[in-house]
Amino acid sequence: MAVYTEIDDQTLSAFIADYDIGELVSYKGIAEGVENSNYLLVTSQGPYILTLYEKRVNPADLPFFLGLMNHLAGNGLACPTPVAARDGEALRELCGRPAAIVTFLRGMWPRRIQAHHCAQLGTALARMHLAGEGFTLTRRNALSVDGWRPLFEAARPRADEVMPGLADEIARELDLLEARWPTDLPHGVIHADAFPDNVFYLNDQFSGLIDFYFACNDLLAYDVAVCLNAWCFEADRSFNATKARLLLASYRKVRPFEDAELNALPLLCRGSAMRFLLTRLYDWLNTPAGAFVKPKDPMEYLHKLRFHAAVSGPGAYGLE
Ligand SMILES: Nc1ncnc2c1ncn2[C@@H]1O[C@H](COP(=O)(O)OP(=O)(O)OP(=O)(O)O)[C@@H](O)[C@H]1O
Ligand SMILES: N[C@@H](CCO)C(=O)O
Repeated sequence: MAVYTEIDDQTLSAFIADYDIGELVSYKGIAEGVENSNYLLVTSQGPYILTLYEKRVNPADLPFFLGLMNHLAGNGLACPTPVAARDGEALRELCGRPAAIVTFLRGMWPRRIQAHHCAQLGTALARMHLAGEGFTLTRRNALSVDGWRPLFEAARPRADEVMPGLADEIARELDLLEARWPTDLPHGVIHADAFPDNVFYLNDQFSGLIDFYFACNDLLAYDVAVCLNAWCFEADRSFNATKARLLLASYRKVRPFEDAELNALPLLCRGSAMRFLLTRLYDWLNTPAGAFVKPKDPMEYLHKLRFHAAVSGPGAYGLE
């Protein structure tokens, strides 16, 4: 369960007294999520989410993340909004950690992904890309092509423990991705981790995006590639071209793709598969047995990478 920092009720009540959000009625730790400690707070005014930012979040990035949620919500995107305390600050400190309260978003993430979820995701992602325009803070994507080799080098000596030959296969792919990675496509603010557990639906209707803690400035089509990987493969590892077609078609109704973006999709999907393969591999090799959070399977992303490496063009994603 992802509650790394325990809070007692007196400390929490004192913390909340600095806000205009009513009095604490109850609170409980949220088991989901792996990066930060999250609490559901119920006050006399309703539910809120309290997040204590743990070690993997760089405190210097927090003004970007919180400012972005404000900017996106202000431009009509359904997402949590940081709540400022009476001193006007949303970013505060609790139990020695940076902490923020954000508004509660109704809905649930889809446990069984259906085609209509993908269609609605495409619309929401494109709206997010448009809503991000004009946001003045910037954050480099530390997990884009420049960040992959250091992660690989850290995992390389033990990569073959996961699968014989894995280190060589990643090395070959990485050479290719570094040589061919595009730089001249439309860019802007991307979510960069819009996996199903970060997208909420209420009565089968999209109700909002959460978890902007990987958001950054990068190629917009790369965000689409992340989603194709995270939403359009089935449990038997097959690619569902219908889901991909719906995701892409609804995205392109809101923010049309340039030809260059379309043509780059197989490479961007390959790169996004590499990103999650490497972060998962690193975690797999560095999470102590019996740890609190179970690491995610890196091999899932090796299979996705192989799929994209074998496609002959963007037509593989259900496009005409
Ligand atoms: N604003 C919100 N409204 C409602 N529920 C939320 C909100 N923010 C977070 N949650 C709940 O907390 C859970 C964990 O949140 P989140 O995904 O941000 O965790 P994390 O540890 O920061 O990230 P990660 O998913 O990268 O591990 C979500 O699955 C959801 O149940
Ligand atoms: N979405 C990531 C986890 C970190 O947010 C993964 O599935 O590997």
